[in-house]
Amino acid sequence: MERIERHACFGGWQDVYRHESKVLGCDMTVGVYFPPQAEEGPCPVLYWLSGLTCNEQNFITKAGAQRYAAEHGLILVAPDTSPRGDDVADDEAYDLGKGAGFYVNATREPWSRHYRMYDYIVEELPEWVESDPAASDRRSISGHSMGGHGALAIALKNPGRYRSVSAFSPIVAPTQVPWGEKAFSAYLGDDREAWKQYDTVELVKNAREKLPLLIDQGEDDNFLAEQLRPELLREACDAAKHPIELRMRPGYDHSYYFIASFIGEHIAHHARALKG
Ligand SMILES: N[C@@H](CCC(=O)N[C@@H](CSC=O)C(=O)NCC(=O)O)C(=O)O
Repeated sequence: MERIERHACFGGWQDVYRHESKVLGCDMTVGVYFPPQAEEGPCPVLYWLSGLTCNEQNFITKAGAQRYAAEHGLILVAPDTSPRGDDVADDEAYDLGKGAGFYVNATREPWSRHYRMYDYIVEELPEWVESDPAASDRRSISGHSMGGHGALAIALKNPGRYRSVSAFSPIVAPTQVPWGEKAFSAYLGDDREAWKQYDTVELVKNAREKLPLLIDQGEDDNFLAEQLRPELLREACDAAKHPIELRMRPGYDHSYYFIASFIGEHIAHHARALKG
């Protein structure tokens, strides 16, 4: 493990680390924000999953989350979105391969060798983070777009593991929209039944734990009608009596300007769950 960046930030530290991932078979970069409270004892952790084309830098440089993490005493962990390296399979398109891991365990060649982002996020990354005495094992998870899909699906698939979950502009039904259909065909093959294990709308139907879903969605988001389709999740939650707060935000698009506008509310939501 190597620290490759350190910046003083709101009384704490914004670091970037490179660590070896055995699950992914490559080195991974991860942004970790330590609030000032981490000097005094273990702090709870909010995991952030970014979207297509992102690495660990997008969230730490654009969301402005550190101010709120410092206020509430939360560690923020923002990993890269896919395995990386010269021997890692890729595609020319922005929505497949590097930068587009979709938080699943791929089962098809050439992807299955490295693309195991589900296991990395659920198991290996927290194990690595929690080996630091500054971090406690109280966890929450959030994300944006592809990362919003990852956060919601991972929380629903792992009852008891996360104290809270939220998302910005998530892909709620990857089995029904072009981004998800393309990625899941490549990573998981043609059996659509196998795709459902990673689809939030499907998972909510039989969720054992009714962890409330907090979602913000911009109404002027170019991807809203074709790729995101939050109405499908609202309908599924209503049918399953699963608690959801879906806040449609007039005028906001898909960008980090939107995330920066409401990240403080999400961090306050997670802080309540993590400290309660
Ligand atoms: N065609 C676009 C798509 C890339 C894009 O909008 N990426 C979003 C996430 S989309 C869903 O996962 C993003 O977060 N981009 C990074 C950023 O810093 O804004 C393109 O290639 O530009």
